[in-house]
Amino acid sequence: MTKVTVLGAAGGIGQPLSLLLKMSPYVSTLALYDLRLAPGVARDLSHINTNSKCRGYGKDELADALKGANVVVIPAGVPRKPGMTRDDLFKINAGIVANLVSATAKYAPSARILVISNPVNSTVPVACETLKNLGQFKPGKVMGVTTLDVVRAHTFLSDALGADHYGREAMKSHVTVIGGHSGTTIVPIVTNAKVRSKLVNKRQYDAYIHRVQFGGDEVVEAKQGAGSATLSMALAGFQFTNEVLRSIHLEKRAEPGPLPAFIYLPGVEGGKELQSKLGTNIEYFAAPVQMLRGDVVRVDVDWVDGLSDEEKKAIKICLEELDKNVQKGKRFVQSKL
Ligand SMILES: NC(=O)C1=CN([C@@H]2O[C@H](COP(=O)(O)OP(=O)(O)OC[C@H]3O[C@@H](n4cnc5c(N)ncnc54)[C@H](O)[C@@H]3O)[C@@H](O)[C@H]2O)C=CC1
Ligand SMILES: O=C([O-])CC(=O)C(=O)O
Repeated sequence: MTKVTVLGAAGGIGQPLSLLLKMSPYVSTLALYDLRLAPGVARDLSHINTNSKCRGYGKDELADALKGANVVVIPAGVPRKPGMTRDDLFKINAGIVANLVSATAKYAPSARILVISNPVNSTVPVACETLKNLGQFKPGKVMGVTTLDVVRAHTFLSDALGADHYGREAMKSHVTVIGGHSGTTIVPIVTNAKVRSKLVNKRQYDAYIHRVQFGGDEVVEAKQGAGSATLSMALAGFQFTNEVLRSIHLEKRAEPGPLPAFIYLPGVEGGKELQSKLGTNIEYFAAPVQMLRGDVVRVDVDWVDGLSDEEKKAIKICLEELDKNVQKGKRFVQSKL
């Protein structure tokens, strides 16, 4: 029996993500919580004839939504409008994430917590530091969801190379994304040197990297003030959540290569080695992770050895910005003490 709770379930991401989760064979109970509309969304989904039971919870029913949850996914919070950075969302979303994570610690203390709310580079430190203060921090159970960067990296690489010859499916084993989840902190790593050489000149390579780093802006601009990526994010959020669920059910990943997650490095095996290989003491970072029973148990470090000079340079730029984002999240929690 596996219960998944979505916090922010009636939003632009929450609704399609909940639909996809209703289709997952790994879910037996799907609990949808939001400040508005969650019971309606849940009633709608509950008519779908898959095995899971779906129930909605209103504003004052957070405890019931969380009780017994094995996985809690958090897309609650405000999205960007044109002209805004993800960091501009911090003021509102940091408080939302801190409150929802505190409630999760109380009512579902062994749940894995998957943070989608932006800015992920700061909201994950907010989540972890909040749990530390409560004496309830289990590092392998808190994951920032950066899968949309991976989805974009595959799609845009395929676009850049010509999908006819280099199919989208094949891209899954050739590129991953590490670092953080905003602008230059997003660092695509083309792990296959042969594929990297197909990006014929520096201009084409730079254009590809830039498109992955600023892919979110493309959607924000195109939606003209009505929000940011929701449908592609729901797919990405589902892919990551289903990976956690697959691991809980002791099933192996079906796709090539492990997915990255934005995690607290010192808390997992390989974390300190990764810090040392990258020459940094940054505590929070996204990299491919290994899971066991739904918890992150190890972060991959092998990819560091094959980095190109351009990728090393991009990581240096990433770390400078990421450190500021991480410190901001930590300061927010410390200032509440
Ligand atoms: N990690 C990633 O790759 C991505 C993250 N995002 C982020 O996801 C978040 C949500 O985006 P959308 O779904 O488009 O926004 P939305 O505004 O459509 O939905 C957010 C939902 O959260 C709910 N909510 C707000 N405060 C809440 C609280 N305290 N408890 C429960 N529910 C609450 C709202 O009522 C709303 O239904 C944003 O912060 C956005 O920036 C968006 C795309 C990609
Ligand atoms: O761009 C945004 O604000 C939403 C997001 O994180 C993304 O689409 O990657």
